[in-house]
Amino acid sequence: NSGNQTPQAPVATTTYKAQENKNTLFQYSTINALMKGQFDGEMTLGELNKHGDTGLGTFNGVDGELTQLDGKFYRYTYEGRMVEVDKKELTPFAVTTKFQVTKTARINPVKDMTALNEQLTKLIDHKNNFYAFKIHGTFKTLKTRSEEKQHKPYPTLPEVLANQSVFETENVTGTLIGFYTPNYAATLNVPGFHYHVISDDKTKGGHVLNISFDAATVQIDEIANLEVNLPQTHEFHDADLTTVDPEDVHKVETDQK
Ligand SMILES: C[C@H](O)[C@](C)(O)C(=O)O
Ligand SMILES: [Zn+2]
Repeated sequence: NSGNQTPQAPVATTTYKAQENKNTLFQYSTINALMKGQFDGEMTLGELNKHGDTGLGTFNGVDGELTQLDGKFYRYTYEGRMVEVDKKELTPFAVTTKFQVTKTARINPVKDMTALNEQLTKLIDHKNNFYAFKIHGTFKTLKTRSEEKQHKPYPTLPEVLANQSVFETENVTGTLIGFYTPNYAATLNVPGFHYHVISDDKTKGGHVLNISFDAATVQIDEIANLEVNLPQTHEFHDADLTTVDPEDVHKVETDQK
């Protein structure tokens, strides 16, 4: 060694665990925008379908409840009819994921949604991740809602849902689709749990207000990536999305007896 060689620069030895969880929650627009009456989106269901096969949301004008199962879209109407919808339809707010089971678990009999949320919370390994759930079973009781198509000038979501239609049925066999959003993301998506449901015979469903069932198996999809596609409408650009109280979101998303 001639002694005049420059010392080797230290080679970076830092290695970090590659992002193993590629599961992504894709959403169009935000819950705050929907709460403020942003009811016209520009995303077609066909486009949404590229980002996921399992999801929920609504349609432009808040024209009923959107449930996506196995890559197909269904509307549960204000009148309580379930219809498959064309992928050209538009959504102002929807959430979807390419459902990947990261864990399955048996859950005990559930007497109401609070009990369901408690059981699923125990199955959440990382409270700051997002999760999607699928439960196929026979629901002893099922309480769901839908809402009527709105026309401009749009009211706010709470004003629409003050006149929601509510349906109570029993012994419904179908699939419950749920998402869990950490509270820190409450301006983007419904904080905590949000469920829509569709019966196997595609006649019943909607946004779940309450539910009970005997033991069931839940498929869990732990999600470590979030993609938010922001509407590029001038209404969205101009909206003030900072004045929504998460408590008001909670009120419209749950069963206010
Ligand atoms: C309005 C609809 O019920 C939606 C978007 O699923 C929700 O706000 O829960
Ligand atoms: Zn909903």
